[in-house]
Amino acid sequence: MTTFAKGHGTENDFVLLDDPDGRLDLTPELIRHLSDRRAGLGADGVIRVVRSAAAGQDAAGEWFMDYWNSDGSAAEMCGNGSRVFVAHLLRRGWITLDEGDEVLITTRGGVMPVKRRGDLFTIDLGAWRVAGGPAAVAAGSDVKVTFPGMPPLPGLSIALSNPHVVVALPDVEILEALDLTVAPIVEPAPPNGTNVEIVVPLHDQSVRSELGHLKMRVHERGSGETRSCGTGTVAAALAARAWGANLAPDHWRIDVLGGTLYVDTEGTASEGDSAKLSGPAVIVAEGELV
Ligand SMILES: N[C@@H](CCC[C@H](N)C(=O)O)C(=O)O
Repeated sequence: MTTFAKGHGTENDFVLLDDPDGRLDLTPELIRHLSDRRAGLGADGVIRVVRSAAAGQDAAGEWFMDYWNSDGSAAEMCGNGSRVFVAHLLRRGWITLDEGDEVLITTRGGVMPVKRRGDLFTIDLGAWRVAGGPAAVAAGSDVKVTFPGMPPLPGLSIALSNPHVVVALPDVEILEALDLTVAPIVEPAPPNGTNVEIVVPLHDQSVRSELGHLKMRVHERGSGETRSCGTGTVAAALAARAWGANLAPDHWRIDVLGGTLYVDTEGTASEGDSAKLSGPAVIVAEGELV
């Protein structure tokens, strides 16, 4: 019998499958079936909850977040999923986490620390870089992104543990009208595909503010448009920080369709060793697969 929980982080939703000892045969077919919003449980992704040692993973983090997109493809990392993963481990009693303490979790993108303060979880995603380096920061872009019915727009590629391309739009009306029912075309095509974030700055960019503010939509690799993408909000903040040069803040509020996330950055305009994502995690149901 496999038990599961259903949870979400700013409405980016997941099925969490309990598999502490690594016995589950998790196939792409099962992932697609569970993610199906009519024939299955419905989710943007599936997370197998397994001890790192049982999954043959780096044991520095006791638990491995085995993340899969709804189309059955594996991903290196999921920012929203990491908070829901830790909330689930706490609920199961598989870890304890005092206020302000951190737990290390293993992901395909590396071992990362997660802290909890009340209902808010913070993960440090670690090293990041503007994929095209200082030259891309200077140019403001390194790829072209085409949405249905629109001319190509400049995009900036951000390498976190997973790949992202960020596009800026001038106003919220254009953002809301954007057709994300099909994947945007990115040229040159990233070798492993990419998540695409589209942002509109909402803060005054003509002065240095303490807190940057973006509105964002996202088309996720392997899942289509979702109501939030945690790593995507971090990529969006890093791109906006690169575009804003010395007027850009290190701290960001990002409004997504499913709520609000916060990002704390550090480093140069093109690379750094830390990028922190903070937001809520909600477990809504538990059950067992039949
Ligand atoms: N929604 C996630 C990202 C999930 C993985 C992504 N679709 C990929 O393939 O890289 C998040 O909150 O970061």
